[in-house]
Amino acid sequence: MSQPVIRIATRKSPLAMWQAEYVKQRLEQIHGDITVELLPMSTKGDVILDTPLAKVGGKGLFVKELEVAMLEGRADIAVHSMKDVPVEFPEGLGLHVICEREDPRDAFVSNSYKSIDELPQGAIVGTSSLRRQCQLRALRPDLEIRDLRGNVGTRLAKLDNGDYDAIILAAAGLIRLELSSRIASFIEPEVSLPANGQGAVGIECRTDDEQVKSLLAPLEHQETRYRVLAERAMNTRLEGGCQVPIGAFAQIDGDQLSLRGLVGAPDGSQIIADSVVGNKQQAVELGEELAEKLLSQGAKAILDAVYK
Ligand SMILES: NCc1[nH]cc(CCC(=O)O)c1CC(=O)O
Repeated sequence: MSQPVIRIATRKSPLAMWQAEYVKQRLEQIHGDITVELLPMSTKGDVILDTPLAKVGGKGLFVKELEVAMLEGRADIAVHSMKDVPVEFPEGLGLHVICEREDPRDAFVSNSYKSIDELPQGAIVGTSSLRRQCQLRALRPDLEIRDLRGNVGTRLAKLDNGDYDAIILAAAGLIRLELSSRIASFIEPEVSLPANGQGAVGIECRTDDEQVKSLLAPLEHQETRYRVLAERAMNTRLEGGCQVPIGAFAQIDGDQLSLRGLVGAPDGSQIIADSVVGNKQQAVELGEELAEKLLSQGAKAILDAVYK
């Protein structure tokens, strides 16, 4: 039989390329006799990176072209940051593997200050995430939050340019790009909850492609899957889209999964936070249960106001 070939459709951003390269290397390590090729593509989302995403249709823009390539048989898999993966998949495609999670925390990045606590009154912090903004504002109402877009390198360049006193990024992206020396400090989940799925990479492929699915299977990481399933289930039940003031973070201890979640007003004036604990086998149910708890405490009104 001929040697199997897997073609990875990927965006061209450095982080996307790193993640595709990571999956390529792992596949080659595990299956000596395999050829893995990268198919870098430009997506609509990359072309309009400077437009506020909420206005142009959201993160789905980054995956559409990759999905079309898989459906047309030009590529076999796509590698995604789990926090950017929409809830629904096109017919014929599914997220079949979740890899081991990198550090899920947010990182505080600054050339002048070591932590949020050290920031002087009225300091300017860059982030375009409503989740980061609302938790930061609740903690430090004096800070001025300014929009910050672009890929990781662009964001760091804007900080270095003096546009901000500090910026907040996902630690995982910096670590993967060997930029962890830029992390002034990690923001603990107790201070600011990460986004659902942050730090985890998932692999999408054709649902009926049994050969590819069995080649991918060894990359699956059970514990990460339970955690991300719980976090995503919470978001799904809250009908959280991609640009939402929602944080979710699951941890596992033995068979026990604990999940914390919050919904906040973007200006930080209101934050609803709660948690649930249960068996990890019930990850999805736990996520839904936590969403119900948050909804019963008023999360719906906050989210409706954001989507309006
Ligand atoms: N929204 C963009 C995005 N998608 C995934 C990551 C980082 C890596 C990850 O969370 O796995 C980032 C950058 C950031 O938020 O700083």
